[in-house]
Amino acid sequence: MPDKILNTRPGRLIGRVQVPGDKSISHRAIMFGSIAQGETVIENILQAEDVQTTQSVYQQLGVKIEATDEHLKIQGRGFSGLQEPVRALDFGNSGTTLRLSLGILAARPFAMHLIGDASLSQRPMARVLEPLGQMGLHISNDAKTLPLNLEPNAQLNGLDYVLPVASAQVKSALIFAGLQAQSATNIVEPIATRDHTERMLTAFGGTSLRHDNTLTIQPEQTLHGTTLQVPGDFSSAAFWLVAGLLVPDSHIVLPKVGLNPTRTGLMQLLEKMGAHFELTDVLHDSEPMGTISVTTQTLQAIQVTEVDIPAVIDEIPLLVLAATQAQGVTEIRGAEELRVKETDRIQAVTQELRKLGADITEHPDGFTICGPTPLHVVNKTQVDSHGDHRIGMMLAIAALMTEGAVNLSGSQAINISYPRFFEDLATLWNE
Ligand SMILES: O=C(O)C1=C[C@@H](OP(=O)(O)O)[C@@H](O)[C@H](O)C1
Ligand SMILES: C=C(OP(=O)(O)O)C(=O)O
Repeated sequence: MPDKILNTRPGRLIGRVQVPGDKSISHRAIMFGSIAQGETVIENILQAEDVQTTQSVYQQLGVKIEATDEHLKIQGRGFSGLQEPVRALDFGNSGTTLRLSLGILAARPFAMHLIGDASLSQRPMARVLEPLGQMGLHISNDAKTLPLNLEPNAQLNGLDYVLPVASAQVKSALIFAGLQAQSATNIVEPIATRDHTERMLTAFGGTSLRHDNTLTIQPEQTLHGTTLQVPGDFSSAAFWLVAGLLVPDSHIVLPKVGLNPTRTGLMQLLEKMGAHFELTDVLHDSEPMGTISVTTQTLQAIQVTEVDIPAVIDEIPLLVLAATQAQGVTEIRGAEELRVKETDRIQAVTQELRKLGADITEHPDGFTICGPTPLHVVNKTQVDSHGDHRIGMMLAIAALMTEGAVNLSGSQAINISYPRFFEDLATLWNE
Protein backbone atom coordinates (compact mmCIF):
# COMPACT_ATOMS: atom_id res chain seq x y z
CA MET A 1 0.00 0.00 0.00
CA PRO A 2 1.56 3.38 -0.98
CA ASP A 3 2.08 5.98 1.72
CA LYS A 4 -0.62 8.49 2.39
CA ILE A 5 0.49 12.11 2.28
CA LEU A 6 -1.20 13.68 5.30
CA ASN A 7 -2.83 17.08 5.32
CA THR A 8 -0.86 19.59 7.36
CA ARG A 9 -1.76 23.05 8.70
CA PRO A 10 -5.36 23.54 7.63
CA GLY A 11 -6.68 27.10 7.99
CA ARG A 12 -9.29 25.72 10.37
CA LEU A 13 -11.68 22.80 10.58
CA ILE A 14 -15.33 23.76 10.17
CA GLY A 15 -18.35 21.54 9.61
CA ARG A 16 -20.46 18.55 10.59
CA VAL A 17 -19.38 14.93 10.56
CA GLN A 18 -21.75 12.02 10.98
CA VAL A 19 -19.31 9.41 12.25
CA PRO A 20 -19.96 5.76 11.31
CA GLY A 21 -21.75 3.29 13.58
CA ASP A 22 -20.19 2.09 16.81
CA LYS A 23 -17.84 -0.85 16.34
CA SER A 24 -18.39 -2.48 19.76
CA ILE A 25 -22.17 -2.26 19.40
CA SER A 26 -22.13 -3.47 15.77
CA HIS A 27 -20.20 -6.63 16.71
CA ARG A 28 -22.59 -7.38 19.56
CA ALA A 29 -25.68 -6.72 17.41
CA ILE A 30 -24.57 -9.40 14.94
CA MET A 31 -23.77 -11.84 17.74
CA PHE A 32 -27.05 -11.33 19.63
CA GLY A 33 -28.99 -11.38 16.36
CA SER A 34 -27.38 -14.75 15.58
CA ILE A 35 -28.21 -16.39 18.94
CA ALA A 36 -31.71 -14.89 19.32
CA GLN A 37 -34.86 -16.44 17.90
CA GLY A 38 -36.29 -14.71 14.83
CA GLU A 39 -35.38 -11.68 12.76
CA THR A 40 -33.09 -8.85 13.87
CA VAL A 41 -32.74 -5.64 11.86
CA ILE A 42 -29.69 -3.48 12.56
CA GLU A 43 -29.68 0.10 11.36
CA ASN A 44 -26.51 2.15 10.91
CA ILE A 45 -24.25 -0.85 11.40
CA LEU A 46 -20.55 -0.02 10.99
CA GLN A 47 -19.30 -0.97 7.55
CA ALA A 48 -15.63 -1.62 8.23
CA GLU A 49 -13.26 -4.58 8.19
CA ASP A 50 -13.61 -5.68 11.84
CA VAL A 51 -17.41 -5.86 11.63
CA GLN A 52 -17.20 -7.63 8.26
CA THR A 53 -15.10 -10.21 10.08
CA THR A 54 -17.89 -10.77 12.61
CA GLN A 55 -20.46 -10.99 9.84
CA SER A 56 -18.44 -13.57 7.94
CA VAL A 57 -17.72 -15.67 11.07
CA TYR A 58 -21.45 -15.94 11.87
CA GLN A 59 -22.30 -16.63 8.23
CA GLN A 60 -19.81 -19.49 8.33
CA LEU A 61 -21.65 -20.72 11.40
CA GLY A 62 -24.74 -21.02 9.23
CA VAL A 63 -26.52 -17.78 10.21
CA LYS A 64 -28.45 -16.09 7.41
CA ILE A 65 -27.29 -12.47 7.28
CA GLU A 66 -28.41 -10.16 4.51
CA ALA A 67 -26.97 -6.67 3.99
CA THR A 68 -28.61 -3.76 2.19
CA ASP A 69 -27.36 -0.17 1.99
CA GLU A 70 -29.46 0.83 4.99
CA HIS A 71 -29.41 -2.16 7.29
CA LEU A 72 -28.41 -5.69 8.12
CA LYS A 73 -31.05 -8.40 8.56
CA ILE A 74 -30.23 -11.50 10.60
CA GLN A 75 -32.33 -14.65 10.93
CA GLY A 76 -31.40 -16.04 14.35
CA ARG A 77 -32.13 -19.61 15.44
CA GLY A 78 -30.75 -19.62 18.97
CA PHE A 79 -27.38 -20.95 20.19
CA SER A 80 -28.37 -24.40 19.00
CA GLY A 81 -29.04 -23.10 15.46
CA LEU A 82 -25.31 -22.43 14.94
CA GLN A 83 -23.87 -24.99 12.52
CA GLU A 84 -20.48 -26.59 12.07
CA PRO A 85 -18.28 -24.39 9.85
CA VAL A 86 -16.71 -26.09 6.85
CA ARG A 87 -13.36 -24.30 7.27
CA ALA A 88 -11.30 -22.66 10.00
CA LEU A 89 -13.02 -19.59 11.46
CA ASP A 90 -10.90 -16.56 10.60
CA PHE A 91 -11.07 -13.68 13.10
CA GLY A 92 -8.80 -11.39 11.07
CA ASN A 93 -7.60 -8.46 13.19
CA SER A 94 -10.56 -8.30 15.56
CA GLY A 95 -9.98 -9.00 19.25
CA THR A 96 -13.61 -8.24 20.10
CA THR A 97 -14.95 -10.76 17.57
CA LEU A 98 -12.65 -13.48 18.85
CA ARG A 99 -12.94 -12.98 22.60
CA LEU A 100 -16.72 -12.53 22.65
CA SER A 101 -17.25 -15.43 20.22
CA LEU A 102 -15.23 -17.77 22.48
CA GLY A 103 -18.06 -17.37 25.00
CA ILE A 104 -20.68 -18.12 22.34
CA LEU A 105 -18.78 -21.05 20.80
CA ALA A 106 -17.75 -22.64 24.10
CA ALA A 107 -20.62 -25.15 24.24
CA ARG A 108 -21.12 -26.13 20.59
CA PRO A 109 -21.57 -29.81 19.69
CA PHE A 110 -18.82 -29.64 17.03
CA ALA A 111 -15.07 -28.97 17.07
CA MET A 112 -13.68 -25.74 15.58
CA HIS A 113 -10.34 -24.39 14.44
CA LEU A 114 -9.90 -20.65 15.07
CA ILE A 115 -7.30 -18.48 13.31
CA GLY A 116 -6.51 -14.78 12.81
CA ASP A 117 -3.96 -12.36 11.37
CA ALA A 118 -0.41 -11.88 12.66
CA SER A 119 -1.40 -9.17 15.15
CA LEU A 120 -4.39 -11.06 16.61
CA SER A 121 -2.32 -14.24 16.80
CA GLN A 122 -0.01 -12.52 19.30
CA ARG A 123 -2.72 -11.09 21.53
CA PRO A 124 -3.37 -12.78 24.89
CA MET A 125 -6.34 -15.16 24.98
CA ALA A 126 -5.60 -16.82 28.36
CA ARG A 127 -7.66 -14.09 30.03
CA VAL A 128 -10.77 -15.57 28.34
CA LEU A 129 -9.71 -19.21 28.02
CA GLU A 130 -8.84 -19.52 31.70
CA PRO A 131 -12.31 -18.65 33.11
CA LEU A 132 -14.04 -20.42 30.21
CA GLY A 133 -11.86 -23.46 31.03
CA GLN A 134 -13.10 -23.27 34.64
CA MET A 135 -16.63 -23.34 33.23
CA GLY A 136 -15.85 -26.47 31.18
CA LEU A 137 -14.36 -25.45 27.80
CA HIS A 138 -11.47 -27.57 26.48
CA ILE A 139 -8.84 -26.40 24.00
CA SER A 140 -7.30 -29.51 22.45
CA ASN A 141 -4.05 -27.84 21.37
CA ASP A 142 -3.68 -26.35 24.88
CA ALA A 143 -2.82 -22.94 23.37
CA LYS A 144 -3.03 -19.51 25.00
CA THR A 145 -3.03 -17.65 21.67
CA LEU A 146 -4.39 -18.34 18.17
CA PRO A 147 -4.61 -20.80 16.49
CA LEU A 148 -7.04 -22.52 18.87
CA ASN A 149 -8.78 -25.87 18.55
CA LEU A 150 -12.06 -25.93 20.46
CA GLU A 151 -13.29 -29.34 21.57
CA PRO A 152 -16.97 -30.15 21.12
CA ASN A 153 -19.75 -30.77 23.66
CA ALA A 154 -18.52 -28.80 26.67
CA GLN A 155 -21.09 -28.86 29.49
CA LEU A 156 -20.68 -25.40 31.02
CA ASN A 157 -21.02 -24.75 34.75
CA GLY A 158 -21.81 -21.35 36.20
CA LEU A 159 -18.80 -19.50 37.66
CA ASP A 160 -17.99 -16.90 40.32
CA TYR A 161 -15.19 -14.85 38.85
CA VAL A 162 -13.34 -11.64 39.74
CA LEU A 163 -11.96 -10.08 36.54
CA PRO A 164 -8.18 -9.78 37.00
CA VAL A 165 -7.94 -7.34 34.05
CA ALA A 166 -10.53 -4.63 33.45
CA SER A 167 -11.81 -5.99 30.14
CA ALA A 168 -15.26 -5.70 28.58
CA GLN A 169 -14.24 -8.41 26.13
CA VAL A 170 -13.62 -10.92 28.92
CA LYS A 171 -16.77 -9.87 30.79
CA SER A 172 -18.82 -10.25 27.60
CA ALA A 173 -17.40 -13.70 26.80
CA LEU A 174 -18.44 -14.82 30.30
CA ILE A 175 -21.92 -13.33 29.83
CA PHE A 176 -22.39 -15.33 26.60
CA ALA A 177 -21.05 -18.50 28.24
CA GLY A 178 -23.17 -17.84 31.34
CA LEU A 179 -26.31 -17.85 29.21
CA GLN A 180 -25.48 -21.46 28.27
CA ALA A 181 -24.36 -22.69 31.71
CA GLN A 182 -26.15 -25.00 34.12
CA SER A 183 -26.23 -22.48 36.98
CA ALA A 184 -25.80 -18.73 37.56
CA THR A 185 -22.57 -16.90 36.70
CA ASN A 186 -21.36 -14.02 38.89
CA ILE A 187 -18.77 -11.66 37.41
CA VAL A 188 -17.08 -9.09 39.65
CA GLU A 189 -15.62 -6.04 37.90
CA PRO A 190 -13.21 -4.14 40.18
CA ILE A 191 -13.25 -1.25 37.67
CA ALA A 192 -16.33 -0.80 35.45
CA THR A 193 -15.87 -1.44 31.73
CA ARG A 194 -18.13 -0.73 28.74
CA ASP A 195 -21.57 -2.25 29.33
CA HIS A 196 -22.89 -2.66 25.77
CA THR A 197 -23.37 -6.43 26.19
CA GLU A 198 -25.54 -6.00 29.30
CA ARG A 199 -27.63 -3.29 27.61
CA MET A 200 -28.06 -5.36 24.46
CA LEU A 201 -29.03 -8.46 26.41
CA THR A 202 -31.96 -6.43 27.77
CA ALA A 203 -32.83 -5.12 24.28
CA PHE A 204 -33.15 -8.76 23.11
CA GLY A 205 -35.54 -9.60 25.97
CA GLY A 206 -32.98 -11.07 28.38
CA THR A 207 -31.84 -9.89 31.81
CA SER A 208 -28.73 -9.45 33.88
CA LEU A 209 -28.62 -8.28 37.45
CA ARG A 210 -26.09 -5.76 38.72
CA HIS A 211 -25.41 -5.37 42.42
CA ASP A 212 -22.56 -2.93 43.11
CA ASN A 213 -19.75 -4.29 40.94
CA THR A 214 -21.14 -7.84 40.60
CA LEU A 215 -23.05 -8.86 37.51
CA THR A 216 -25.20 -12.00 37.63
CA ILE A 217 -26.26 -13.93 34.54
CA GLN A 218 -28.92 -16.59 34.79
CA PRO A 219 -28.85 -19.39 32.19
CA GLU A 220 -31.62 -20.57 29.88
CA GLN A 221 -32.88 -17.18 28.79
CA THR A 222 -34.72 -17.00 25.50
CA LEU A 223 -33.67 -14.04 23.40
CA HIS A 224 -35.90 -12.59 20.70
CA GLY A 225 -34.85 -10.80 17.52
CA THR A 226 -35.38 -7.03 17.54
CA THR A 227 -34.66 -3.78 15.67
CA LEU A 228 -31.62 -1.81 16.77
CA GLN A 229 -30.23 1.59 15.86
CA VAL A 230 -26.44 1.69 16.22
CA PRO A 231 -25.25 5.12 17.46
CA GLY A 232 -22.22 6.84 15.93
CA ASP A 233 -18.96 5.56 17.37
CA PHE A 234 -17.64 7.79 20.17
CA SER A 235 -14.18 6.34 19.50
CA SER A 236 -14.36 7.65 15.92
CA ALA A 237 -15.87 10.99 17.00
CA ALA A 238 -12.90 11.31 19.37
CA PHE A 239 -10.56 12.12 16.44
CA TRP A 240 -12.69 15.16 15.54
CA LEU A 241 -13.09 16.21 19.18
CA VAL A 242 -9.32 16.44 19.56
CA ALA A 243 -8.81 17.99 16.10
CA GLY A 244 -11.50 20.60 16.87
CA LEU A 245 -9.84 21.47 20.18
CA LEU A 246 -6.30 21.73 18.82
CA VAL A 247 -6.54 23.21 15.29
CA PRO A 248 -6.91 27.01 15.64
CA ASP A 249 -10.35 28.60 14.98
CA SER A 250 -12.18 25.30 14.45
CA HIS A 251 -15.81 24.43 15.07
CA ILE A 252 -16.99 20.84 14.54
CA VAL A 253 -20.47 19.39 15.11
CA LEU A 254 -20.88 15.62 15.55
CA PRO A 255 -24.52 14.44 15.44
CA LYS A 256 -25.89 11.13 16.78
CA VAL A 257 -22.77 10.04 18.64
CA GLY A 258 -23.03 7.29 21.28
CA LEU A 259 -22.77 8.81 24.77
CA ASN A 260 -22.68 5.68 26.91
CA PRO A 261 -20.81 6.91 30.02
CA THR A 262 -18.61 3.80 30.03
CA ARG A 263 -17.19 5.08 26.71
CA THR A 264 -16.94 8.86 27.05
CA GLY A 265 -13.96 9.02 29.43
CA LEU A 266 -12.02 11.10 26.89
CA MET A 267 -14.60 13.87 27.09
CA GLN A 268 -14.46 13.88 30.91
CA LEU A 269 -10.65 13.97 30.95
CA LEU A 270 -10.52 16.76 28.35
CA GLU A 271 -13.02 18.67 30.52
CA LYS A 272 -10.63 18.26 33.45
CA MET A 273 -7.98 19.74 31.14
CA GLY A 274 -10.21 22.80 30.70
CA ALA A 275 -12.22 21.96 27.57
CA HIS A 276 -15.95 22.54 27.23
CA PHE A 277 -18.20 20.54 24.89
CA GLU A 278 -21.78 21.36 24.01
CA LEU A 279 -24.21 18.42 24.12
CA THR A 280 -27.58 18.76 22.38
CA ASP A 281 -30.38 16.49 21.12
CA VAL A 282 -29.53 13.85 23.72
CA LEU A 283 -31.70 10.72 23.42
CA HIS A 284 -31.83 8.15 26.23
CA ASP A 285 -32.52 4.89 24.42
CA SER A 286 -31.00 1.50 25.19
CA GLU A 287 -27.76 3.27 24.25
CA PRO A 288 -27.75 7.07 24.81
CA MET A 289 -26.72 9.30 21.91
CA GLY A 290 -26.55 13.01 21.10
CA THR A 291 -24.83 15.82 19.23
CA ILE A 292 -21.42 16.99 20.45
CA SER A 293 -20.06 20.40 19.38
CA VAL A 294 -16.47 21.43 19.90
CA THR A 295 -14.50 24.64 19.36
CA THR A 296 -10.78 25.33 19.73
CA GLN A 297 -9.68 25.72 23.35
CA THR A 298 -6.49 25.77 25.41
CA LEU A 299 -5.74 22.82 27.67
CA GLN A 300 -3.93 22.22 30.98
CA ALA A 301 -2.01 19.08 32.00
CA ILE A 302 -3.73 16.43 34.16
CA GLN A 303 -2.99 13.20 36.04
CA VAL A 304 -4.65 10.05 34.68
CA THR A 305 -4.65 6.90 36.81
CA GLU A 306 -5.76 3.25 36.55
CA VAL A 307 -9.40 3.95 37.47
CA ASP A 308 -9.75 6.37 34.54
CA ILE A 309 -8.41 3.93 31.95
CA PRO A 310 -11.28 1.61 30.88
CA ALA A 311 -13.58 4.48 29.83
CA VAL A 312 -10.81 5.99 27.65
CA ILE A 313 -8.91 2.83 26.67
CA ASP A 314 -9.10 3.23 22.87
CA GLU A 315 -8.71 7.03 22.98
CA ILE A 316 -5.43 7.15 24.93
CA PRO A 317 -3.32 7.77 21.78
CA LEU A 318 -5.47 10.88 21.21
CA LEU A 319 -5.25 11.89 24.87
CA VAL A 320 -1.46 11.78 24.56
CA LEU A 321 -1.65 13.98 21.47
CA ALA A 322 -3.88 16.48 23.31
CA ALA A 323 -1.39 16.45 26.23
CA THR A 324 1.47 17.42 23.88
CA GLN A 325 -0.43 20.67 23.31
CA ALA A 326 -1.48 21.25 26.95
CA GLN A 327 0.30 23.51 29.44
CA GLY A 328 2.32 21.45 31.93
CA VAL A 329 3.26 17.83 32.61
CA THR A 330 0.59 15.16 32.04
CA GLU A 331 1.00 11.70 33.55
CA ILE A 332 -0.96 8.73 32.23
CA ARG A 333 -0.42 5.57 34.30
CA GLY A 334 -2.11 2.21 34.85
CA ALA A 335 -2.54 1.80 31.09
CA GLU A 336 -0.39 -1.34 30.49
CA GLU A 337 -3.32 -2.90 28.58
CA LEU A 338 -2.28 -0.65 25.67
CA ARG A 339 0.71 -2.93 25.15
CA VAL A 340 -1.56 -5.80 24.02
CA LYS A 341 -3.84 -4.02 21.56
CA GLU A 342 -3.45 -4.26 17.74
CA THR A 343 0.10 -3.13 18.39
CA ASP A 344 1.99 -2.00 21.49
CA ARG A 345 0.27 1.37 21.60
CA ILE A 346 2.53 2.80 24.35
CA GLN A 347 5.62 2.18 22.26
CA ALA A 348 3.99 3.19 18.95
CA VAL A 349 2.53 6.49 20.22
CA THR A 350 5.81 7.49 21.89
CA GLN A 351 7.94 6.60 18.89
CA GLU A 352 5.74 8.24 16.27
CA LEU A 353 4.86 11.47 18.10
CA ARG A 354 8.52 11.99 19.02
CA LYS A 355 9.27 12.07 15.29
CA LEU A 356 7.07 15.20 15.20
CA GLY A 357 8.93 16.81 18.12
CA ALA A 358 6.69 15.76 21.05
CA ASP A 359 8.28 15.49 24.50
CA ILE A 360 7.06 12.07 25.72
CA THR A 361 8.64 9.58 28.14
CA GLU A 362 7.47 5.99 27.94
CA HIS A 363 6.73 3.93 31.10
CA PRO A 364 5.79 0.25 31.35
CA ASP A 365 2.21 1.34 32.08
CA GLY A 366 1.89 4.74 30.41
CA PHE A 367 3.45 8.08 29.56
CA THR A 368 4.79 11.38 30.88
CA ILE A 369 4.09 14.17 28.39
CA CYS A 370 5.54 17.69 28.68
CA GLY A 371 3.63 20.37 26.87
CA PRO A 372 3.04 22.42 24.98
CA THR A 373 5.48 21.49 22.23
CA PRO A 374 4.95 22.78 18.69
CA LEU A 375 4.74 19.75 16.40
CA HIS A 376 6.95 20.06 13.36
CA VAL A 377 8.29 18.18 10.38
CA VAL A 378 11.93 17.30 10.20
CA ASN A 379 12.62 16.91 6.49
CA LYS A 380 9.51 15.21 5.18
CA THR A 381 8.69 13.15 8.24
CA GLN A 382 7.68 9.53 7.71
CA VAL A 383 5.29 8.22 10.34
CA ASP A 384 3.90 4.70 10.58
CA SER A 385 0.56 3.29 11.75
CA HIS A 386 2.28 0.10 13.00
CA GLY A 387 -0.65 -1.65 11.27
CA ASP A 388 -3.02 -0.13 13.86
CA HIS A 389 -6.07 1.89 12.78
CA ARG A 390 -6.16 4.10 15.86
CA ILE A 391 -2.43 4.98 15.62
CA GLY A 392 -2.85 5.83 11.91
CA MET A 393 -5.79 8.18 12.53
CA MET A 394 -4.18 9.82 15.57
CA LEU A 395 -1.11 10.59 13.44
CA ALA A 396 -3.32 12.11 10.73
CA ILE A 397 -4.75 14.45 13.39
CA ALA A 398 -1.24 15.20 14.73
CA ALA A 399 -0.13 16.13 11.20
CA LEU A 400 -2.79 18.88 11.17
CA MET A 401 -0.64 20.68 13.74
CA THR A 402 2.49 20.67 11.59
CA GLU A 403 3.79 22.50 8.56
CA GLY A 404 5.41 20.61 5.66
CA ALA A 405 4.85 17.10 4.37
CA VAL A 406 4.10 14.17 6.67
CA ASN A 407 3.86 10.74 5.05
CA LEU A 408 1.91 7.94 6.72
CA SER A 409 2.81 4.36 5.95
CA GLY A 410 0.34 1.58 6.72
CA SER A 411 -2.68 3.87 6.26
CA GLN A 412 -4.82 0.94 5.05
CA ALA A 413 -5.14 -0.16 8.70
CA ILE A 414 -7.69 2.66 9.09
CA ASN A 415 -10.22 0.50 7.21
CA ILE A 416 -10.52 -1.64 10.35
CA SER A 417 -12.86 0.87 11.99
CA TYR A 418 -13.28 4.03 9.88
CA PRO A 419 -12.89 3.60 6.09
CA ARG A 420 -14.34 7.09 5.41
CA PHE A 421 -11.89 8.84 7.74
CA PHE A 422 -9.98 10.82 5.08
CA GLU A 423 -13.19 11.74 3.20
CA ASP A 424 -14.69 13.11 6.43
CA LEU A 425 -11.48 15.06 7.10
CA ALA A 426 -11.70 16.58 3.59
CA THR A 427 -15.23 17.90 4.31
CA LEU A 428 -13.92 19.84 7.33
CA TRP A 429 -11.10 21.41 5.39
CA ASN A 430 -11.46 25.20 5.03
CA GLU A 431 -8.39 26.87 3.53
O1 LIG B 1 -15.65 -4.95 24.27
C1 LIG B 1 -15.27 -4.22 23.34
O2 LIG B 1 -15.99 -3.99 22.34
C2 LIG B 1 -13.94 -3.62 23.44
C3 LIG B 1 -13.29 -3.60 24.65
C4 LIG B 1 -11.95 -3.03 24.84
O3 LIG B 1 -11.03 -4.10 24.93
P1 LIG B 1 -10.69 -4.86 26.31
O4 LIG B 1 -11.87 -5.60 26.74
O5 LIG B 1 -9.55 -5.78 25.96
O6 LIG B 1 -10.28 -3.78 27.26
C5 LIG B 1 -11.55 -2.13 23.69
O7 LIG B 1 -10.19 -1.81 23.77
C6 LIG B 1 -11.87 -2.73 22.35
O8 LIG B 1 -11.56 -1.84 21.32
C7 LIG B 1 -13.35 -3.02 22.23
C1 LIG C 1 -8.50 -2.72 20.50
C2 LIG C 1 -9.39 -2.56 19.53
O1 LIG C 1 -10.16 -3.54 18.96
P1 LIG C 1 -10.11 -5.12 19.11
O2 LIG C 1 -9.67 -5.46 20.50
O3 LIG C 1 -11.51 -5.56 18.80
O4 LIG C 1 -9.15 -5.63 18.06
C3 LIG C 1 -9.66 -1.19 18.99
O5 LIG C 1 -10.57 -1.07 18.17
O6 LIG C 1 -8.97 -0.22 19.36
